[in-house]
Amino acid sequence: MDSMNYLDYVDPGYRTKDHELTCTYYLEHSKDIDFRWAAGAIAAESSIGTWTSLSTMKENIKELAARVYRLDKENNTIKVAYPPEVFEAGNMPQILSSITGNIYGLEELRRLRLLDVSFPRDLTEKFLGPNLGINEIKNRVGAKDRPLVGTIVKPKLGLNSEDHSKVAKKSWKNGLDIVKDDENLTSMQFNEFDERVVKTLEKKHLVEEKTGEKKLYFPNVTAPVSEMKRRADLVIENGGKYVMIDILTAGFSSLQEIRDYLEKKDRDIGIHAHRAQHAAYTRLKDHGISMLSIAKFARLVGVDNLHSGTVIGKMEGQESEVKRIYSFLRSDWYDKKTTIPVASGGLHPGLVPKVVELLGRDIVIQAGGGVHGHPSGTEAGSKALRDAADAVMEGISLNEKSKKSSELKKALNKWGPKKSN
Ligand SMILES: O=C(O)[C@H](O)COP(=O)(O)O
Ligand SMILES: [Mg+2]
Repeated sequence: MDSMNYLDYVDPGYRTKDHELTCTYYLEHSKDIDFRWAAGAIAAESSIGTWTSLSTMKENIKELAARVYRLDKENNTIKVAYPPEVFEAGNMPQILSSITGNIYGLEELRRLRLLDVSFPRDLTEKFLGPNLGINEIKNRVGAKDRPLVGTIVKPKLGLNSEDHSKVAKKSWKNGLDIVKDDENLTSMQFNEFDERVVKTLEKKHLVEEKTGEKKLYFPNVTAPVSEMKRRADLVIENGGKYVMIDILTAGFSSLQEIRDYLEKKDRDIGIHAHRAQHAAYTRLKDHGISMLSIAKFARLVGVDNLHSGTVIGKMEGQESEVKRIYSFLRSDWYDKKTTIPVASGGLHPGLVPKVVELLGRDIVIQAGGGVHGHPSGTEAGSKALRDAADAVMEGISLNEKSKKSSELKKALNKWGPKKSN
């Protein structure tokens, strides 16, 4: 009864409606396939269609078809509009199974990249979004106008819980706002989660008492979801105010579960999101899923901090793309709070002015090697990083600042304004 083929999903004159979700895709199709046909295949497979006509198709179902409403052959991009009925509100995995699902394996395509996605208001409503918002995060450490500064305890694996907590203490004591676990540090034989969290939070409270400053610790709770909840409980019981999750390896279902769990359990808790594995989706510019799209999924579900690129650190990241992600995370977006973008990976004190120039002040600057690789150790490295941030606030150069900061001077001598071993 149905004669719908891929071309029926292409309608360049179609005007999108406010309640539709729209996606921009980059695509390269196989040689023997027409661009329009390939575009239609994407709209079909990601909504109601398949490779052949169906005896079970009905007229009212055809109304649920996604439509390709723009075709730009020159730039190999298309725009697709989806009626909201094809999505389960509040179910991020289902949304991803549609717009980033089967279509990547279609034989008609050689490459496919989700460049951007635009959510209609209705579809955002069942997601909680971030709990804290940038202002609250900055207030928590009393950083009004300056970027937050933090460190990742290094070596990333190997320290025992006692040594980990001592490194954390030294970092906080010398001016850093944040200490976080690394992405692959969870509960290890040599450093068990519970012991680490108890000891490190104890040290945090000691430093807070001594300095009168508020500090943050992001323990990495990443694990199967029931264990993640237990770990989050332990953090809360010990006075912690944040958990860290590797959102892509843990998956959006677990992230949603944890976000909902914390909402009910304790409205004070923030989520720091590490994006380990993102480059498997984002790195090839003609394939995968853009980091901007991932940032939208993450903010919608509700992360407070998100690793979003540095432009100049150890990880690849094009300036224009990174800037777009930062500006999205800080923008007004329906009723959702903002997410603070985190610059992390290959940074050191010498790069702080450039990071701020590129990405602004409403950010977290994190350095692991750039703190614990300081020639005089963690204390000096922490102070050097904080001094570099303060220099930017004071409007003076790092060289000027280093006249009164031997720690910064040594950091600049080791790393200069560039990266080196
Ligand atoms: O997870 C991160 O962002 C990294 O641990 C950063 O480490 P680095 O500052 O030593 O590159
Ligand atoms: Mg890391």
